[in-house]
Amino acid sequence: MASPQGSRAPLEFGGPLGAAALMLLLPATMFHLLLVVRSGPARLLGPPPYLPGLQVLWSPRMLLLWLTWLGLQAALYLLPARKVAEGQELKDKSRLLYPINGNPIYDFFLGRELNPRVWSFDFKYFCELRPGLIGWVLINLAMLMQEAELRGSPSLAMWLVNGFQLLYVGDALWHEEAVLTTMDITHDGFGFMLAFGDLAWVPFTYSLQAQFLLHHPQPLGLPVASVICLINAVGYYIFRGANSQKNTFRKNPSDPRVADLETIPTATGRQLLVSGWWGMVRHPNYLGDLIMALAWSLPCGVSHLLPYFYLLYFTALLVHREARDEQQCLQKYGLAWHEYCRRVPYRILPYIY
Ligand SMILES: NC(=O)C1=CN([C@@H]2O[C@H](COP(=O)(O)OP(=O)(O)OC[C@H]3O[C@@H](n4cnc5c(N)ncnc54)[C@H](OP(=O)(O)O)[C@@H]3O)[C@@H](O)[C@H]2O)C=CC1
Ligand SMILES: CC(C)=CCC[C@@H](C)[C@H]1CC=C2C3=C(CC[C@@]21C)[C@@]1(C)CC[C@H](O)C(C)(C)[C@@H]1CC3
Repeated sequence: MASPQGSRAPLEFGGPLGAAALMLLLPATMFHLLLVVRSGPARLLGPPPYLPGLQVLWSPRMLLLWLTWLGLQAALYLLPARKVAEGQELKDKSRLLYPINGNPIYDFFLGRELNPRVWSFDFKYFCELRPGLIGWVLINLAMLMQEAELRGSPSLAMWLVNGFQLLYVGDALWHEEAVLTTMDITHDGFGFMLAFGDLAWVPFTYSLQAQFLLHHPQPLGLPVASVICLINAVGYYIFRGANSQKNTFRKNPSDPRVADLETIPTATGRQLLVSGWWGMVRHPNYLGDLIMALAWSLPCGVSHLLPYFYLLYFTALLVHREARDEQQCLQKYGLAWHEYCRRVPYRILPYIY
């Protein structure tokens, strides 16, 4: 967003250099992970065990399968029988125009079109949930079925990982409307980051634990499994509770479920919650999400670092995302946000960060 003096807003992700580096690093990282997870040593920090030839990597049949999957999801997305929810309005009812800063690499990475649509087909909204997230649980299911074929039945660890991540995706689809209040929909353009993130990064790296368990079976006793289920339940409780509380408040501050919460008025007319989940830390939903990320890795044991890649990546993503959101909220709310930070000093982890 341009500042009042008209000067260009500071570039995120390290500007063009950071964007270019990420566009090389992310596909390479995903490729490395998919090679290493199939190898015996499964060493996250080691070199990939081998580099497959082009004849292995290029498969017209797989391309056709992927395009068919995308087409199926697009057809289901266009089904007439669906609820239409309004997106977030901007403060003065209009839509800000982002200055095209004449920087192709950065624009290509972050995207400049906030709502890329062809007729009613919203590419960003479609990609955010459907092909990637549903693809993720389908890959998990394929791993579970392949383990059953290989070993007679799926391991308890594979059941846990499948169950936890099915809950997460099912929750996202059940609360589909809540996506409209996420940063991706309200602030980020649809560029390489979200297109690659939604369509490749989510299905193929988020299913890493299930892929790891297929190639590296892990023993898991019931007592430990019960503790891991409890950890995931706590994470989900915080994640869902915080997101629902904020979304309910944003939709209707007078809703009985949130009406008695303490708030801070802002110059925009919107209020900030300062009690309940959002009085504990400034991003309680991230805390719940990170606790679940830990629960997804634990069934893979502690013999390898690879299954914890998601937790490490996700921590970095949410810490960076939280910093971006802070900047946006500071611009939106000014002194009210300073007051919120004074009263709720921790960002994600109570008394730590
Ligand atoms: N699995 C994954 O890969 C990822 C998952 N996520 C998850 O997505 C969910 C959404 O996260 P994200 O999109 O980052 O945005 P959030 O849901 O955290 O929303 C941030 C916005 O909420 C509003 N807000 C912040 N504090 C308050 C407050 N005290 N009172 C009222 N409103 C407030 C502000 O917007 P405004 O005031 O304008 O309404 C702010 O910009 C999270 O649960 C996160 O864990 C996110 C990224 C990746
Ligand atoms: C490093 C890299 C490729 C970055 C791209 C990040 C994206 C993978 C994520 C950015 C925000 C996301 C959200 C979800 C999935 C991952 C991406 C796209 C999300 C749809 C997962 C399910 C949740 O319930 C959610 C709907 C809250 C969430 C929204 C943000």
